[in-house]
Amino acid sequence: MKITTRYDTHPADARGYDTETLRDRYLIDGIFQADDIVLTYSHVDRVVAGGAMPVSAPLALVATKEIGSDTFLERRELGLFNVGGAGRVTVDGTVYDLETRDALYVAMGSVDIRFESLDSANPAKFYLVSTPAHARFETMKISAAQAKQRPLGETATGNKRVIYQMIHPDVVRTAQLVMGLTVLENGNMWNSMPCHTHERRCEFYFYFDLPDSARLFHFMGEPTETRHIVVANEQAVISPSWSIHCGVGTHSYSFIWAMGGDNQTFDDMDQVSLASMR
Ligand SMILES: O=C(O)C(=O)C[C@H](O)C(=O)CO
Ligand SMILES: [Zn+2]
Repeated sequence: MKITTRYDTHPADARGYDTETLRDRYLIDGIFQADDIVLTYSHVDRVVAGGAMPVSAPLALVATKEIGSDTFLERRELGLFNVGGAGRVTVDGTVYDLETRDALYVAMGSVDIRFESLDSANPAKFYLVSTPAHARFETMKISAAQAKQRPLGETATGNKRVIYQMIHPDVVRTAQLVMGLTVLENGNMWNSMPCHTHERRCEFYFYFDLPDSARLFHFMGEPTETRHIVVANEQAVISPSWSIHCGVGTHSYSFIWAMGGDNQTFDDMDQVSLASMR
């Protein structure tokens, strides 16, 4: 298991970052590495994000010095989505089989967490996000069919998409973690536009279903100081609470969003008018 640390930034400092510094601070690459768990420990709301890709043998989630407790979920909760082939997650002996796009919420206090693929020729890829927790809720598997669905946008503005709220207060109780999947309709390229910030919560965007030859331009920064990061398939972007987060692809794509912070109120967004953006 590998874990690297990222620190938080002041918005005024981010204004001066060049391309490489922006990528170094906010882009998470190399999420899926065969037979390994690769994590980023971010000081943005202490979110840990990354991937587990078991191929030849099961992988166990273990605590590291960064986590600072005896087991990974002693004082944390975990949300995960399978974006690969059929997979299995075992939590303290209980088996959860996850098809692609199924999600699992794993409760604080769970000790023995193992990931495996059901077919090593088509391995599972588990995208993981963990936030601190101070109360234990129930571990639960959530399929896309169980999600609260929010169709949004229209083809004329290139942003027709469905938001699947999966780890969300209307579906499963959590201490702070909120996660879901947004799928763009074929031929639509814009996500989260018109855009917003939410000072009460950070957000992490993980982009997938993008062909290798395609790229996505993820916009970030203060609304009047926008910057962009060019993103490839299966990369993620850290969005601090002060930053907008939206993007446009050269091909349609899907993404998993995850939020941690002061509230779980999905619609508590500070909408940004296009006319005010710079
Ligand atoms: O397509 C969208 O719009 C989103 O998925 C928006 C995210 O869910 C979000 O930013 C929630 O705050
Ligand atoms: Zn948001």
